[in-house]
Amino acid sequence: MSFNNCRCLIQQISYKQDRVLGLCSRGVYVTKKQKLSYFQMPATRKVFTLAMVRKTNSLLLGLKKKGFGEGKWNGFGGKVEKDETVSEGAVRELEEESGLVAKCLRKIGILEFEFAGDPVLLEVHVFDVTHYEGEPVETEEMLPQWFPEDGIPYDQMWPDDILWYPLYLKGTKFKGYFLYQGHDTILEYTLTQVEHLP
Ligand SMILES: Nc1[nH]c(=O)nc2c1ncn2[C@H]1C[C@H](O)[C@@H](COP(=O)(O)OP(=O)(O)OP(=O)(O)O)O1
Repeated sequence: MSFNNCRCLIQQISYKQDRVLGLCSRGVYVTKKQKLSYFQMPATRKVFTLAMVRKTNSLLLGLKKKGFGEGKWNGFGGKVEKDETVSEGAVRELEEESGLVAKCLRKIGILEFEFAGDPVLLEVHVFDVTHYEGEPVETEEMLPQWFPEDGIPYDQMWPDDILWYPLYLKGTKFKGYFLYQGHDTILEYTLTQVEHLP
């Protein structure tokens, strides 16, 4: 049995008799006594960037060669370091993973990801990059390739991508939350268009 904090307890908890135990959708058990403190305890949050590079009717994706999301086509990004802003992290990660130097970044979305049974919440800041210098090069982490906007390989990507890419491609800002079971199944999600992003 694991004891952990979970943000979805309010909807998901169910009790067996008095002193037992709820199982939330992330597979986290709690006792009734612990419920309140869990509500007050946020999951550990890690901030990531995701730079989406595009030119007329085409989108640059990278095939992740190792690590988290290996084997999937994705935008370029990674963890924001302690000594940098989110935008600085986005520029650094894009250059490390593709060789491109972003000249202009526009934040277009914020996505949160949770994985059932894992207390870490990923906060991913998504940027649109239309001005950059350099040519895409294969790096240790990524193999870049241009795709036409009507030929995006969604079946080899994170399952959430097919949901929010259409908003991104038409220039609409968005916020989303996705709860995953493993890396291939979305248990629940919300996705909303927004006027402004922080
Ligand atoms: N469900 C999801 N859908 C999506 O489109 N992108 C996701 C995603 N979950 C994570 N990402 C992105 C965010 C980020 O750009 C990337 C994961 O970053 P990485 O693990 O590659 O970070 P780092 O390169 O900093 O890690 P290390 O090199 O292992 O320290 O995948």
